[in-house]
Amino acid sequence: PGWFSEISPLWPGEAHSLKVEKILFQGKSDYQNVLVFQSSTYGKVLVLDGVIQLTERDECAYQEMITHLPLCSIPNPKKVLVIGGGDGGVLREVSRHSSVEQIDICEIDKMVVEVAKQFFPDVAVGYEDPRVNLRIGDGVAFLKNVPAGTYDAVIVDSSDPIGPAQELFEKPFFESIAKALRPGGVVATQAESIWLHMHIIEEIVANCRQIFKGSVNYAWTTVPTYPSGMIGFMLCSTEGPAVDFKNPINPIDDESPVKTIEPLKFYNSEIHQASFCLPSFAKRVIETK
Ligand SMILES: NCCCN[C@H]1CC[C@H](NCCCN)CC1
Repeated sequence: PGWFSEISPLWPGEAHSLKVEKILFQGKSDYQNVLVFQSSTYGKVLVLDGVIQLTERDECAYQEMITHLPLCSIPNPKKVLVIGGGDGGVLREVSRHSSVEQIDICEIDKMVVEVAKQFFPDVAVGYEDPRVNLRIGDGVAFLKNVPAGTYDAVIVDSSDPIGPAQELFEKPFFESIAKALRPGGVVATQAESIWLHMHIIEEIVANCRQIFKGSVNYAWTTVPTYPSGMIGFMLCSTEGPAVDFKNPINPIDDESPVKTIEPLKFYNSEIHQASFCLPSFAKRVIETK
């Protein structure tokens, strides 16, 4: 019955719209407004505080890339931490890596988990993996209690720096991630759009270069239903065994104990390598002189 338009001060003067067939859920959690609707051409859509988080049709591009860019860059990841990602999509992708023994996830908003399980079963299927441990809480506080060197990989699947995820873009949080990672450990974070947020990205890159003494790279993927049609990721590693994010060394065996997950729809080793190629206006800012 009409159109949903994603209007936000984070992307002034533009708005992506999706045709709405039916509103399926509307609620207010302790942290944000939660909306689920059936769209005409992108399947079901999850919206938090008016911002599109995922659609059934294109979520694969984001979940697969934010997960496999880091995990395919190190040999035998065993312990993985997901901050955010309450919809379960990143968990589904981590579960494809048979070397992984422990998947911890810290999501602040339990309504996101419940809504994902109810309306997005093919995304929330990640919770069925027996290696998953869910903690409902603030990722900033969670990381403060993690012993140094615990994780091989951390994935920060956050919303945008307005609202609950604000602190996940700040320096102290990145420092707590570096401490929680083993030497040569890797982190992937949601890092906005080069078309919309070059200034935010510039600041994030500067912070990452100070904190992560291994590699610091920016990669990107196309997500039609995110503003500007793309989203980027910071890929960083701590000092220790060198990590070359641009050349995947750890192929996905694409099997998961969760028998019902579908084969990869987006990620492959060529698009892994291609995702680090940047247009000149972004290269100038992101890559050291
Ligand atoms: N697991 C899927 C969660 C996706 N996280 C974010 C949702 C908000 C979205 N805004 C894009 C704003 C323009 N860069 C970025 C990804």
